[in-house]
Amino acid sequence: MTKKQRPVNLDLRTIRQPVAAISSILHRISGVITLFALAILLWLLSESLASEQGFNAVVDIMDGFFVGLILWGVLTALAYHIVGGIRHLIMDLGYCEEIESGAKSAKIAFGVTIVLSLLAGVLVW
Ligand code: HEM
Repeated sequence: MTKKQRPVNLDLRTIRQPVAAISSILHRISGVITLFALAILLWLLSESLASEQGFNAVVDIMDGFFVGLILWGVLTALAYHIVGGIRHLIMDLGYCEEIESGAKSAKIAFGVTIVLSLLAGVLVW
């Protein structure tokens, strides 16, 4: 019996990922970002509703450029998670499951997210 000496490469950094795989990884990352961001945003909302001083403190926090940048990033992550989520649900219904259509829907999801991200930028600034 001959032992097969096939090359094995499990280093994800050196494997060229297909667009659908990148889309899937980004969907997971955007879900985790949304989860943490939601906790902070809910805390800010409750502070702003608690008292006038709390409201003014939150307005001061939100006025900062870097906070705006973070908020824009969070809105972009949320937009991607929703668009990617809808793509996942469409695939769960049995559509766009083939390699080519899956890659195409991943690219469409990226495109829609870029547009939503630009709109989020207009909203924040
Ligand atoms: C507060 C809002 C949300 C949070 C914090 C959140 C968070 C997450 C997280 C952490 C995951 C797990 C990702 C993984 O393990 O791959 C996930 C998966 C998922 N989310 Fe969300 N999500 C939110 C809203 C939404 C919305 C609005 C949609 C609808 C489009 C959606 C659709 C999905 C789908 C379909 C999956 C499963 C993806 C898969 O099968 O790999 N999510 N979400």
